[in-house]
Amino acid sequence: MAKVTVLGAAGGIGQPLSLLMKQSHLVSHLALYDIVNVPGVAADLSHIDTPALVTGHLGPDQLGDALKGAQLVIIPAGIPRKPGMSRDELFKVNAGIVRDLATAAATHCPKAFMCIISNPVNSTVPIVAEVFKKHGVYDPKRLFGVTTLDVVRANTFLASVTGTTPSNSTRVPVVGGHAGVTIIPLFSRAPASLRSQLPEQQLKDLTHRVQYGGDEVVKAKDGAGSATLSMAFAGARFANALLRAVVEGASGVVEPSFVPLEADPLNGETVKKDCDNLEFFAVEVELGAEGTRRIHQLGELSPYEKEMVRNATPELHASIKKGIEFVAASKL
Ligand SMILES: NC(=O)C1=CN([C@@H]2O[C@H](COP(=O)(O)OP(=O)(O)OC[C@H]3O[C@@H](n4cnc5c(N)ncnc54)[C@H](O)[C@@H]3O)[C@@H](O)[C@H]2O)C=CC1
Ligand SMILES: O=C([O-])CC(=O)C(=O)O
Repeated sequence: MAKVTVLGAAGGIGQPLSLLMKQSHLVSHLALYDIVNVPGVAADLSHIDTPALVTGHLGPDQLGDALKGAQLVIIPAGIPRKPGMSRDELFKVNAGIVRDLATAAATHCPKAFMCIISNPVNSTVPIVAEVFKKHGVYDPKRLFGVTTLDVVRANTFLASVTGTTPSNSTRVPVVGGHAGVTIIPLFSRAPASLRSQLPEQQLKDLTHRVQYGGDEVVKAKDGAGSATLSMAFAGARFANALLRAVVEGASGVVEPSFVPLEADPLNGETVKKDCDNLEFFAVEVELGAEGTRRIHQLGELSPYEKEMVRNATPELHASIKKGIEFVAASKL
């Protein structure tokens, strides 16, 4: 069992994610940190009769205690979008939040597996990498941008157009990044029986819906934030998969994630060749006791999917560079 720390635990994602992690039999201690409201969230969750001990930690003075001994750190701290905003517009607030939380993690739990939810993921993950590098504790196998929601959406939307029951076993891989055109669902990998039901226009519509699924929720919430409940579900799915691999030694656990491609030098190099030499890319990742065990190659892509990869790389290069430069310009 593991100590899991949630940073931003009182938020729209943080609360339901903490509830789901409290139900995990792989968690011995759930440490909840936020700058507001977290004592109440912790008191509430602590009454649930599952094994995990729940502790609440409020404000920077208590951040160290939240992180000490953590094996897994999940970060949903930061502001969400309002209608009309891009994820990149969150950078000016969230980059500093993620940098400071990563600094604390590099200091108090340098070997923890880091799962980053805060947007823009395409920049916040490179920020965490650079902070850990500056502290001399970087292990690319232990850093993950959580893109599971894109896969959850791809599976759900595919089921809705094919009139089937949604199931994680259909496993449509989603590669690239986590913003608009950088989200690349590979419907060519869907089971043949479903794929054959997708005429070209429907495939394009479905792809667009996955790429802009986040906007659909932002619009429906009408100023009250972005996806929280489906994100909590996706975040817990990813965290539990990682815990199964790390704590239980389960093999063959594969999840999507936006990761540093150097985490698997062999297959990472092959992916890099396919994506214009990007340092980070969302791929299917086989998880193991040390984190990333193996990155799945992109394999054979359809011409439409190849075009999507080409269209995604300029934005990904810019977002990654922005995160790296932000840390370089920060006094740490
Ligand atoms: N990776 C993904 O697929 C998704 C990412 N997101 C992102 O997750 C983030 C959080 O979204 P919500 O939970 O809806 O926002 P929210 O505003 O409801 O919650 C954010 C929480 O972070 C806390 N916080 C702010 N600064 C902090 C700091 N320095 N230390 C610790 N906690 C701090 C706030 O007090 C608040 O409780 C946003 O950036 C959003 O864009 C949202 C959905 C999907
Ligand atoms: O759309 C947003 O801002 C939140 C998010 O990342 C998602 O729902 O995929």
